[in-house]
Amino acid sequence: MFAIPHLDIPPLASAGGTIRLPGSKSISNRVLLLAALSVGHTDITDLLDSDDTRVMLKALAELGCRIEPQADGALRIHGVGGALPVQRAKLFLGNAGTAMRPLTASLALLATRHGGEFELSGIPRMHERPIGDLVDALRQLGCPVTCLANEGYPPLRLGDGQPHALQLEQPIRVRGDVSSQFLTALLLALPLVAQESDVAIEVVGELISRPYIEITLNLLERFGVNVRRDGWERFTISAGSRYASPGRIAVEGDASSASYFIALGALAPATPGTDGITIEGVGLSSIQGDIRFVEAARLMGANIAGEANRLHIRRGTWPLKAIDLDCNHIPDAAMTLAVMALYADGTTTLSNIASWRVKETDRIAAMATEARKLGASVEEGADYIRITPPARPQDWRAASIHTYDDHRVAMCFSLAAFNPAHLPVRIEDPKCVAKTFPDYFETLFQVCATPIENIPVICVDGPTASGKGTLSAEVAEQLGYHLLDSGVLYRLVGLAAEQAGLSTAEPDLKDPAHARRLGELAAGLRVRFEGQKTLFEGRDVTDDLRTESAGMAASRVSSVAEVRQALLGLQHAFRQLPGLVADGRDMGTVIFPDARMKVFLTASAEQRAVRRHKQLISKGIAANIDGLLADLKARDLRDISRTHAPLKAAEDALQLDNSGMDIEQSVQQVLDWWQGRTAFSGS
Ligand SMILES: Nc1ncnc2c1ncn2[C@@H]1O[C@H](COP(=O)(O)OP(=O)(O)OP(=O)(O)O)[C@@H](O)[C@H]1O
Ligand SMILES: Nc1ccn([C@@H]2O[C@H](COP(=O)(O)O)[C@@H](O)[C@H]2O)c(=O)n1
Repeated sequence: MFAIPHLDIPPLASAGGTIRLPGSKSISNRVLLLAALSVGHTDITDLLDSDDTRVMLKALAELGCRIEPQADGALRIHGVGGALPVQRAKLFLGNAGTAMRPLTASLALLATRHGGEFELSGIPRMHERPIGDLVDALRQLGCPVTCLANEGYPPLRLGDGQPHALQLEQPIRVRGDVSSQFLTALLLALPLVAQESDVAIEVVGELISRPYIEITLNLLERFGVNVRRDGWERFTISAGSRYASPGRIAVEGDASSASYFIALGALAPATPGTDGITIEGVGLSSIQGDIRFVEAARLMGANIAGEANRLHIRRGTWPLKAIDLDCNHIPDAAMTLAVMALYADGTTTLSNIASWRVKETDRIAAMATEARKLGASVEEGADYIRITPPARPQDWRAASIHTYDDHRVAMCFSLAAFNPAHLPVRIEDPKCVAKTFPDYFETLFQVCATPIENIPVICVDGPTASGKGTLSAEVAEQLGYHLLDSGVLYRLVGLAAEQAGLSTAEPDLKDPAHARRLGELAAGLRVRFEGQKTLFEGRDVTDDLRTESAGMAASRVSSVAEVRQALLGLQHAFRQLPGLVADGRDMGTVIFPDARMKVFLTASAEQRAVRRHKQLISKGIAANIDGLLADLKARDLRDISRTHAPLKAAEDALQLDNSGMDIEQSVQQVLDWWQGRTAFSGS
């Protein structure tokens, strides 16, 4: 996940490949609650691991439900069978509507029947999301429900610690025209108390987002509860209902998350050698309403083939066709249509989307504001949005997209990186995608391609112990870029030579046959990088490589042209989306001469010796400053004076002498320089 202030997505050109989606949020949180309320245990597979499911899991654990990860990856939920092991709790539910609403209903009923008391709260935005219609319905049932701040909004207190009789004889009336989640919450909760007689729910107003109710009904059935449905106005839960675990249940991939990749396949040319985008884990037999996004995407021109559990998407009509669509049936996925509209041949109108205004943010306002930043003309109304794309490529703007702590805004606007002006897009607070799709951007980058020159590289070259590695790692971390520590590759060649019994003594390196053998050794290095670790032939050699003798051996083998040539491809392969920070001696001069920014980092030899001394001592390695100073001067001299790719500043490098700076200041200087070179320097 990109837990950084902003992520700059370079202009993207094509897409292709297969992705497997994370589990559906709607199904995951419903299944978790149903499993917790059932008799027996349930093993759940393919559960979404995200902020919202973590919130639900934490709440269930605090309510006394036992949760055990299984060896096969399933999560075992031991159901409490409608009992109340914990009578009082304060639950924090973040911004997870799929936890807040169903838990409100279930806990209100259980607290009323058994004499419990619960407080449910969330982040400030959750306290602005209306829940009054559900509160009204629960009060009709005789549940003591108190809104602790503003009437009709969380935080809530459920129950008053005393048991009360529930009034189940009359149909419970609930509004269906603001959010279908209130009805879902009641449908999930009422089987807990429908023992003696049937319990009916009557929907007031036109029920919106019906497909979400279908998911609820489908899952209730899987957990042994049948609900009679009369149209979309009346639902009856039979007397004697009781949740029973299905034993094992798989969560299908999230259809709303699929929408970004369906749109991607529709608007991006297929990467040569691929056949467009294939999505696994969700398909045409999905029980999720957002699967109907497929129809909407087809209307806009997407070429989509589907199977039960898989979708295959290619660009069809281009530009996409503008549409005028009632999106009430796909409220979440419809946001993706708003971004597809930026690539359409006219004005697209998405209507009947009033519910967007009470989601994670006011989504109509958010989509309009951010689309305008890109150069689109947007009209918004109480329940619609109308988008006209920028008229010409030159009318597009490089925009820094504000994401309003809304995962869908972030994911939608990433697709603006396919703009015809080839401008990058900045996504602010990219970690907000953790709500439903923590690895969204990683997945996107896996299947997207762009000409190599579009992938930015920052080179950091300089003498040993100047702080290149430290600085590069921090800059890469803050930008979400990949990191190439090229010195490690030369250190590995030194180590591999030692293991193979090949001399790295300077006189031997002059022998052409010996040099060739070292080159072959370098070409066949079996190395893997796992986070901070370097694995050589399966063995963790991270610490072995950091010794001074490994550095000296590296310095010697690095003067061999065959070795340098052999490591070329490996280094180039690090240039991947969204960008690279490369640290070494010849990054800016030889390996990435087209790098967007080059820094030549220096510090006085004495300073560097002191730093290296501290570094070694802190790792428990004995060292002496005079010896280190002599070694680093010898290493620098060899690196500077060798024939092949000597250490020197590239002509266009920015010089940074950090002798008088601490690490933070050096990093900030480089980040400031970088910001000045991005398309967002005014942001
Ligand atoms: N600006 C700085 N101020 C003080 N100490 C620093 C600074 N930058 C780096 N250091 C410290 O100096 C030591 C050497 O830094 P680092 O290993 O990053 O250097 P390097 O240039 O990558 O060395 P090499 O080329 O040998 O790999 C580290 O302990 C690091 O914490
Ligand atoms: N691009 C590079 C990087 C390193 N070297 C040589 O490897 C030695 C070890 O590098 P460290 O950065 O890990 O200290 C270094 O002294 C260089 O001789 C290189 O040639 N080119």
